[in-house]
Amino acid sequence: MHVGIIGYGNMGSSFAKGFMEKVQVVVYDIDKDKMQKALEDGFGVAQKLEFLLKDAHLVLLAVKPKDAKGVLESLRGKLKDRVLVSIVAGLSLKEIESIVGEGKIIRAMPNLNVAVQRGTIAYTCNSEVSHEDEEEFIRVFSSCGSLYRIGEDLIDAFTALAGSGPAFVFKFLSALILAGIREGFSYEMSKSIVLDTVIGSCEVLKKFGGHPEEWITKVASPGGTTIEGIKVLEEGGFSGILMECVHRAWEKTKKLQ
Ligand SMILES: NC(=O)C1=CN([C@@H]2O[C@H](COP(=O)(O)OP(=O)(O)OC[C@H]3O[C@@H](n4cnc5c(N)ncnc54)[C@H](O)[C@@H]3O)[C@@H](O)[C@H]2O)C=CC1
Ligand SMILES: O=C(O)[C@@H]1CCC=N1
Repeated sequence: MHVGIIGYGNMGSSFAKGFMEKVQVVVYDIDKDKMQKALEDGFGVAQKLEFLLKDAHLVLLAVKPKDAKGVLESLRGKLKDRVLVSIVAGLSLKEIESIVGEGKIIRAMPNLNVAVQRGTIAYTCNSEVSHEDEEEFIRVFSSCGSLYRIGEDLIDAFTALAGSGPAFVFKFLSALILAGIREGFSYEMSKSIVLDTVIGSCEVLKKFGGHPEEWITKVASPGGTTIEGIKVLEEGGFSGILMECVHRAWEKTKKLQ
């Protein structure tokens, strides 16, 4: 029994590497270079989609939204007892069912951090997915990060917040690194300082709990340096900009194709 992965791009290849400790992985991609890469990375490859289905109980669909419908049409009537896990942004369970027909389908939304087995992965199941199927999904996918079972009504919001989230975080990191350069550090040194500061701050919040605003009061001394910087963020509408950023990403999930 193995996990089949359709699409060996950013996400498919990251999941494959996380899964390999737990299950055998077989990959299918229409791009021959990607298939070669999968072989070099130590995975089995299927020359045809049909071959990938053989012996696979979990099948991960990791192609771009524009390619997903074509793949789903090829899977029509062929899923049988297999569980299809789609990570395609904006593609609902109903839309998937309407193309593949009857079948066990899990709609999941991960993020790039599955590349280091620290992904944030939400999922929702259709009514065909049994308790045992879900247990197997959890066993395999938890090797790539933390899992959140949520209602499908929140999947698009999760896509905007956590799916796109790493890019927003990278943007924040990039800006902070530039700020360090402005104050006289080299790029590499500023990057190292910023990463240590951000990772440490996340660990404080995870270890001790509480809310970020409470921790801000522990950093910002009365009449000190930090509050001067916070005032600039407030004047620039930092929180509002981030809220609008996530909201626009959410709106776009409705228009993907
Ligand atoms: N990149 C990200 O951070 C995230 C992406 N997603 C979703 O994951 C999916 C994949 O995204 P990426 O990995 O970034 O895309 P990608 O472009 O890196 O990889 C997609 C792969 O699918 C292959 N492909 C295209 N048509 C195919 C077909 N008919 N049969 C087999 N393989 C085919 C391509 O050759 C490519 O290797 C998308 O639907 C996206 O919405 C979800 C969460 C995060
Ligand atoms: O940008 C996108 O459409 C995908 C979905 C979440 C992350 N990447």
